[in-house]
Amino acid sequence: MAILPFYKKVDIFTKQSEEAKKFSKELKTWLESKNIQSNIFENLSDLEKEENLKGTDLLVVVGGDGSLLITARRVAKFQIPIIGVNLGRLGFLTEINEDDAFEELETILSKPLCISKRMMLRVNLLREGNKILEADVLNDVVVNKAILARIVDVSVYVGDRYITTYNGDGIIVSTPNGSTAYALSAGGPIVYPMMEVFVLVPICPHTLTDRPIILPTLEPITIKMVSKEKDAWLTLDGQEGTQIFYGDEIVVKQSPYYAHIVRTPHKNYFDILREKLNWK
Ligand SMILES: NC(=O)c1ccc[n+]([C@@H]2O[C@H](COP(=O)([O-])OP(=O)(O)OC[C@H]3O[C@@H](n4cnc5c(N)ncnc54)[C@H](O)[C@@H]3O)[C@@H](O)[C@H]2O)c1
Ligand SMILES: Nc1ncnc2c1ncn2[C@@H]1O[C@H](COP(=O)(O)OP(=O)(O)OP(=O)(O)O)[C@@H](O)[C@H]1O
Repeated sequence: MAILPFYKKVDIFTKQSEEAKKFSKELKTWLESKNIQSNIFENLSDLEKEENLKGTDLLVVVGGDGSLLITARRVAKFQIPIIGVNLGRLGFLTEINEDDAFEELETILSKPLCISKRMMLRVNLLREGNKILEADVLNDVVVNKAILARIVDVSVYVGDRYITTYNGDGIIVSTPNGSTAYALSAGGPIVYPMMEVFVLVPICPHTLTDRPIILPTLEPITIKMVSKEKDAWLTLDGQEGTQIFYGDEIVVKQSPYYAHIVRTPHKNYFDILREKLNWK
């Protein structure tokens, strides 16, 4: 299978483990042998510089799902297509296995890229009317209590319409992409990743009739901290955490950016669900 001549630059972002770095070097050598220019990025700050990714046709993430999430958050604004080679554990999002990596990449680069555009969330944390934080995430925005806290109360609104006040361990706002992560563990539905909806999932709600809700992205979701509990946290993609306080408001909208995840021709979404979730 011949690699198409218009692929000129395929960069690599590697997890900082010896195994991933070694694999990344082998991948760079292989790409260069095919006349494709390649840089290895090890530091997150490298992904923030647009000049590093100038002309990049594809960014290969060598690591686990966490590395892919980190990369997606940083490069979404540059609309760079990304694909993961799994050197982590589950590898739900990093769908190429290490053993098949060269063969799979050769197949992918012998055709125009098949890209699955995944919606992202834009989250704003407001404190006394001031914006404390703004970020774009691919999986989820989570408000939860810390380990020793008993319960957290959050009131949730769609636009300016009040839904309810959840009392429990917290609340997740997930994208369809993130629906198979924390939201699934908390009893949420699997949502086909190309859909554009918000998935609102309470975590261990005290009111047993509080069930997950799927909402359109037309209006923002606002989560207000109404308990005086001090041990509550806002977590983005399970990776960036900020302590939150009574009166704080978390506003979640659809981000203007999408993650451009490249699909392998050999697996569809249901193959991944069966393989990774141990279905028959
Ligand atoms: N109880 C839980 O299930 C739980 C608790 C905290 C966070 N998380 C999830 O972990 C995510 C961050 O992942 P990480 O890899 O940086 O941390 P991690 O290594 O702690 O990941 C937790 C697990 O979730 C998997 N995962 C991540 N995104 C996924 C997705 N979209 N679909 C299916 N599985 C996915 C990872 O492979 C890993 O096995 C968060 O976005 C959150 O959804 C899950
Ligand atoms: N180059 C990097 N620089 C800084 N931090 C990184 C880098 N690559 C990965 N990380 C961090 O290391 C964490 C672990 O990596 P990753 O999730 O990819 O591996 P894993 O936990 O083995 O796999 P999985 O998430 O599939 O279980 C990531 O969540 C991310 O926070």
